[in-house]
Amino acid sequence: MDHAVKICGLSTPETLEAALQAGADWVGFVRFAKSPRHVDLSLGQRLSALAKGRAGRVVLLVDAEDAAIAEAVTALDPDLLQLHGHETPERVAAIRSTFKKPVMKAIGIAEAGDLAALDAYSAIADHLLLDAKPPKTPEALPGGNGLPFDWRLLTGLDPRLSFMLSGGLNPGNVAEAIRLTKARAVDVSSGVEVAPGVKDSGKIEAFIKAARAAYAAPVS
Ligand SMILES: O=C(O)c1ccccc1N[C@@H]1O[C@H](COP(=O)(O)O)[C@@H](O)[C@H]1O
Repeated sequence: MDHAVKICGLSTPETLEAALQAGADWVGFVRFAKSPRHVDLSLGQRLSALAKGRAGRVVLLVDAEDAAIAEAVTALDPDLLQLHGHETPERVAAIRSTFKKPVMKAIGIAEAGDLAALDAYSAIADHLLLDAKPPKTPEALPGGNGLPFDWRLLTGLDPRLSFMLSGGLNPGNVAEAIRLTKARAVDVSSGVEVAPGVKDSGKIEAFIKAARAAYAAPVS
């Protein structure tokens, strides 16, 4: 995951191709019906096949039952499962063992106390994703809300802890986010869109370019 860039919520061949051409390390496909980025199995399968061998393919799931995970795994053949709901450490372990796929667990951060969850998940999940905790409004999604959290909360973390950062990142703030948090990897969805669920190829390219430049810069 070192210096990796993930573009999530891709739902057209054109924007997927833009992400791949710009050098995305990971591309994400959302399997969550309430999201404007949700892809049905047939579209997900097509997009995932286009990305095979060119970037890691991530399927994002939210509190999914085994049957829903099974159909997504069969159709999309992902390289990584992103669990973005309230999955307990036991559930994460069970999904990992049942589906024989690496798992990235999203942990919502809003205050220092939320970092306690890192201990419980770091021994079980293959990767950790630190995302903004969703606002407590009825329309908020479990993620993909385009809202950042206070990155200063992460400055005391053990520098050996590897995590992917998300939540409100965009081409204009990703360099500062990397510099401040020392995140080994970054993930974006809303920040490369022109409307919810509508990705923009230019913004995708700009995001990847900005993240690459930040990772190439000397550490301060
Ligand atoms: O993108 C979605 O629609 C989504 C739905 C449900 C859970 C997570 C979702 N996306 C993930 O949320 C974070 C932050 O996204 P944003 O850049 O703030 O829009 C990111 O990890 C996405 O993968």
